[in-house]
Amino acid sequence: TRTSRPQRILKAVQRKATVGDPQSVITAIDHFCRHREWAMNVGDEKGSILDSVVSEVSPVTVLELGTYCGYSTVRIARLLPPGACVITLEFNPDYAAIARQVIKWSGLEDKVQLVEGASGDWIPWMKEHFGVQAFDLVFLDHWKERYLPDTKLLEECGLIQKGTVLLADNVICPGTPDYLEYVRNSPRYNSHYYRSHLEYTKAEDGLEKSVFLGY
Ligand SMILES: Nc1ncnc2c1ncn2CCCCCNC(=O)c1cc(-c2ccc(F)cc2)cc(O)c1O
Ligand SMILES: [Mg+2]
Repeated sequence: TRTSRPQRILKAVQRKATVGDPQSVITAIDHFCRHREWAMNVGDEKGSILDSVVSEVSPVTVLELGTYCGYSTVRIARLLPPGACVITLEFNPDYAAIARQVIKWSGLEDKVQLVEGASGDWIPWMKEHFGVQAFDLVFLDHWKERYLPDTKLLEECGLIQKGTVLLADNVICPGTPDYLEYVRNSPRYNSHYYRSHLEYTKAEDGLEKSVFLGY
């Protein structure tokens, strides 16, 4: 059978990017997805906003929900200081297999823990299994209807503490209305919308940054 889109993205990385050079991996994926085949990476425009938030927060522990091919995992990990790491959860085993190879090609495997499974199943085990106290930054980019329930689950598990930053992709397209309503109306979050575009298109989309203010 034909190769899958993630397999074609990995091929583009292996053809065009330099091993150990994260920026070349990012550039190769963006070029492929802009000129060959669209894919649901956060992309270069929203990716620059992601970069600025990561740099501003300079997190020690990051949680990413939804790895896909590892594009945003590489964007985040390349900005982390030694000793910091990103735990990324991916539900789809085929996506996870490709992401592992993309992350390895970028040379950032020491800063990344890729976990296969559903966010709702894994979040309650994070403290015990990874020795995480709380996350400094959470990047939400998985099933859009899971953003709100998983945020509430993270709160209940004590994985979100005063100062934790939530950054959510696709709050306009495909859209996460219940999540937006929650973080924008809750007295416990300070929210800001970064207007941008759906990756590789002219359609509106954006990132919502929400800082937890504590109880
Ligand atoms: N750990 C976990 N737990 C639960 N679900 C999990 C998971 N890990 C993965 N998944 C399963 C998520 C599957 C991918 C989620 N992302 C998306 O669905 C997504 C879709 C678009 C899109 C926009 C316009 C269109 F016309 C079409 C598609 C753009 C994006 O930037 C997107 O991130
Ligand atoms: Mg997305």
